[in-house]
Amino acid sequence: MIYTVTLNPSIDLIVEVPDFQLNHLNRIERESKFPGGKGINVSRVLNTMGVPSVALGYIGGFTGAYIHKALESEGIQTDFVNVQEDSRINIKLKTENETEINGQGPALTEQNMQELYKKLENLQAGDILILAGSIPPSLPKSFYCDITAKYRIRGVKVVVDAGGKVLADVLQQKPFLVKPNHHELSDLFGVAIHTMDDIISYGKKVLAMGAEHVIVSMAGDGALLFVNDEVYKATVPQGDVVNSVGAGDSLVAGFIGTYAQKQDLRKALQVAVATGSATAFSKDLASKNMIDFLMDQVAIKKI
Ligand SMILES: Nc1ncnc2c1ncn2[C@@H]1O[C@H](COP(=O)(O)OP(=O)(O)O)[C@@H](O)[C@H]1O
Ligand SMILES: O=P(O)(O)OC[C@H]1O[C@](O)(COP(=O)(O)O)[C@@H](O)[C@@H]1O
Repeated sequence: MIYTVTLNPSIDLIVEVPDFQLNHLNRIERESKFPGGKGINVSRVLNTMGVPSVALGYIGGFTGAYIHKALESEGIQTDFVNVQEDSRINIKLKTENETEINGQGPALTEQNMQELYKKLENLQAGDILILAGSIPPSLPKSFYCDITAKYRIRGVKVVVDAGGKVLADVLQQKPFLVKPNHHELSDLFGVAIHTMDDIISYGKKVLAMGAEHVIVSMAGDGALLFVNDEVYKATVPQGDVVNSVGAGDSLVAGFIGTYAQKQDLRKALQVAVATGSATAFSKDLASKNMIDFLMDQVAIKKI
């Protein structure tokens, strides 16, 4: 089974204000809301692909109830820990650019932490565990590291999608996959990365630091997969970007959903990029039709 963990779920409120003016009254032209948070997005896209998963994490209050109901109505299995405070609302402001304002989320207690640990005890060898998104300030920064260390030795494949120090630390615990985007790759090494050669050389370093597989996603420039001594490059489909929120999560879902079914890394990378782009070209996350339509536009080359 695939399990996703979202420590800090959200309602993603997407507001379109084409002529946004700071320090003025602005009125929204169009708005939409979706259940969000990285692990939840992965579970939603897996579900679209017909791959079952269980969504774990913390939800609370009226916002948490919305998230829960939305997932259940899509037929996604959930096993959340309920907390006192409301789950956060993350604002995605669309002007001519995209600006994101993500909330802090509810404060979590030691007891909440133990409750999630207890649910994770259900995992068995052969399962895949996806830890995705930021760690709330009330939890220890070592949360992903601790869980990765514990479950990897139990034969669980652990995927970590996080940036900064969390990513740097977790690599020592040999996760199955990490997926920094090119900005997170720059942050990890504290350098400005400009060229494809730079990305390849720093991607290889991430692999050498402990990850079994590394995907560096590069938005409109596609993605690179690093495994053993091999590097694969995926081209990206052309299209109009409608809403890139969740594109990275969709890429992770496309990769893991395909890998779990076929154990074919090239195919998994091809589906991953088609799925990321299908989300970027859609209002909500990727649909099955859009993924299938874009597949032929993604070519995989060993470099
Ligand atoms: N402008 C774009 N055009 C086409 N595909 C895109 C675009 N932006 C994102 N994608 C797709 O989504 C994937 C992940 O995007 P990226 O922005 O790198 O991730 P993240 O959301 O984690 O920052 C890309 O590899 C690509 O497949
Ligand atoms: O946990 P974080 O880092 O605050 O991120 C949460 C946000 O990330 C998202 O999962 C989108 O992530 P990506 O665009 O990187 O795929 C949103 O749904 C959510 O609002």
